[in-house]
Amino acid sequence: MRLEGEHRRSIARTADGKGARILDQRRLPWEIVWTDLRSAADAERAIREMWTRGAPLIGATAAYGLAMALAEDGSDAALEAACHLLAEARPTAVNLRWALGEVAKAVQPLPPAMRGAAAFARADAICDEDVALNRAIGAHGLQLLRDLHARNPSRPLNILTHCNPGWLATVDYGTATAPIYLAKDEGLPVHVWVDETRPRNQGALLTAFELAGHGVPHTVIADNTGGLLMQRGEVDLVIVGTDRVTANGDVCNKIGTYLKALAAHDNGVPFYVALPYTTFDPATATGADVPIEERDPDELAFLTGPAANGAATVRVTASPAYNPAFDVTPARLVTGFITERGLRAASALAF
Ligand SMILES: CSC[C@@H](O)[C@@H](O)C(=O)COP(=O)(O)O
Repeated sequence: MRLEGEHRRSIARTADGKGARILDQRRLPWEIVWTDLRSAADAERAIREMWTRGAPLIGATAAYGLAMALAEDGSDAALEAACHLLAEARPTAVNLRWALGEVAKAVQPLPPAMRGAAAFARADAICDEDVALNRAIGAHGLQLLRDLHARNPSRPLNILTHCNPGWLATVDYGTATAPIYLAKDEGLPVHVWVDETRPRNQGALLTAFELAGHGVPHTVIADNTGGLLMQRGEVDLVIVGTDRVTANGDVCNKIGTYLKALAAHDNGVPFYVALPYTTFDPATATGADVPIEERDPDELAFLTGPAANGAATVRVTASPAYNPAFDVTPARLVTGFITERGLRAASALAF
């Protein structure tokens, strides 16, 4: 990602190698604040309170959290306790449990004294792999964007996205944004409709920030605007990321994704989901079996933004609120999946 003139990853080891440095996403786009995580408890809190977020990135953060725990105490008991703590931080994105499983597998055959270093090495490798996966997703998605643009070359390709499936949700490049960044880099004219993504506004705050940083033309829209734009022919395709795709191709993603898929289906707009194999959960049969995170209703009832003397928080409803954070888009509404291995139909999604 391009940030303050430098290419940086969303997560990296601290200079002393003993912790992980993350961007505090609660402060973006108003402030760029890097925070050091020094323990599994720090990592768990950063995930739970969404200082860091997005399916692949919370997996990477959890992997480093487990490494920090094992560097302190490499016993089986410590491994089990840290895995349990971190796995409970957020329930929906399967990458979190996948990453913990990968680190656990790497360290289990080793004596306790060697586990910390081995866990850090596996966490580093998870990050490197995530970058490579997203670049591959980008390359396959780019071909799709080229093909769609060729159908109507006289105007920019209009892409709608929801939530933040970008480098702030991954280690770098993003999943759904990777093809967009590559398209921009090769001069393909693209314009992105960015769903604001209430209640936490990951679209308006994070995706818009990223796209601006990469020079991608974009416009923030209210979550309810996409349907109208699709009826008017102003959306050429939808690309979203995902927190978990189940064995049958159902897609769990940020609340509101399902409504975009319904509108896309009704208007003949292609609806694509970008994911790496780390987000595929063949062990879960259908979307109905995925735990849907319910977050604090205050995320809906209050809004926070910059003010003269720091930040201001205002209440936006006087009524009780309900805040499920994800929904499930049935496989039948998905035109295709953009994976590191190429485009796939829901019926043929395998890694
Ligand atoms: C590669 S990102 C895919 C998803 O993780 C993203 O769209 C999303 O829903 C993130 O939700 P969040 O609650 O912000 O962690």
